[in-house]
Amino acid sequence: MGTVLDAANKEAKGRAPINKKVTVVFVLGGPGSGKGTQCANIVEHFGYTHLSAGDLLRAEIKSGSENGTMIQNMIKEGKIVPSEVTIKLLKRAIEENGNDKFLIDGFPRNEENRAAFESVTGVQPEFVLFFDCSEEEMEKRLLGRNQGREDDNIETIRKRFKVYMESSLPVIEYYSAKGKVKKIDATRPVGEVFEAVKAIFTKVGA
Ligand SMILES: Nc1ncnc2c1ncn2[C@@H]1O[C@H](COP(=O)(O)OP(=O)(O)OP(=O)(O)O)[C@@H](O)[C@H]1O
Ligand SMILES: Nc1ccn([C@H]2C[C@H](O)[C@@H](COP(=O)(O)O)O2)c(=O)n1
Ligand SMILES: [Mg+2]
Repeated sequence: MGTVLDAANKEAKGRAPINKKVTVVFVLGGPGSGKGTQCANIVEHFGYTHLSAGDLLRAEIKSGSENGTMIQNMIKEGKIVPSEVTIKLLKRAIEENGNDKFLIDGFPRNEENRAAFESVTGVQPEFVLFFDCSEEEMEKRLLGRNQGREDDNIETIRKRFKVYMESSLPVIEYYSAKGKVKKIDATRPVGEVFEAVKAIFTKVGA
């Protein structure tokens, strides 16, 4: 049987706080709701660094990492990669960057992502920007994206929508219950969505 000290050591091992003080905004919303598009605008106007969990995972596949094949298979199936992999990539990207303000796009995607990020890094989001968009509009956008993403086909898109409804929406509800969610109607044209985004960032002085 493990001692109290064993348990404390084990817990301490799992923790790896980020080595600087950071402001984090989680950017959430369904596949194709416009998270990446709006993050690019926020970076330009408000000086944040944009970290897309999906982009970091795709870069990991390309790098030939030992986890590459597993990540590739999971993305093709629209599944969510284990938190330890994604958090390691996010943490490294934050620590290697000179900025202290980060938009984390597409993360946390499920309850495991959320709880692990908070307990490993010790960071809580300043707020959660939630792009609310109809499935019909998201499907149209994804099928027209044309960026060569392996998961932008109708079969994978349907799986991604299912995972979003079942696993990601509960995370948004979790933060909503804490009063942290700023919801935006993302079905509108890009410029109109950004006006709403701008109003939020201006108001919070972020
Ligand atoms: N408000 C909008 N109106 C119409 N098209 C849009 C809008 N916002 C983004 N798009 C287009 O929709 C597609 C998906 O946008 P984007 O990549 O920003 O979404 P995302 O939420 O990051 O998706 P994913 O979760 O799959 O990464 C892109 O082709 C983009 O140009
Ligand atoms: N927290 C995350 C974010 C993304 N993924 C995987 C699974 C997604 O379908 C895929 C693409 O992400 P996107 O670029 O659409 O944000 O990446 C994950 O497993 N965990
Ligand atoms: Mg994206």
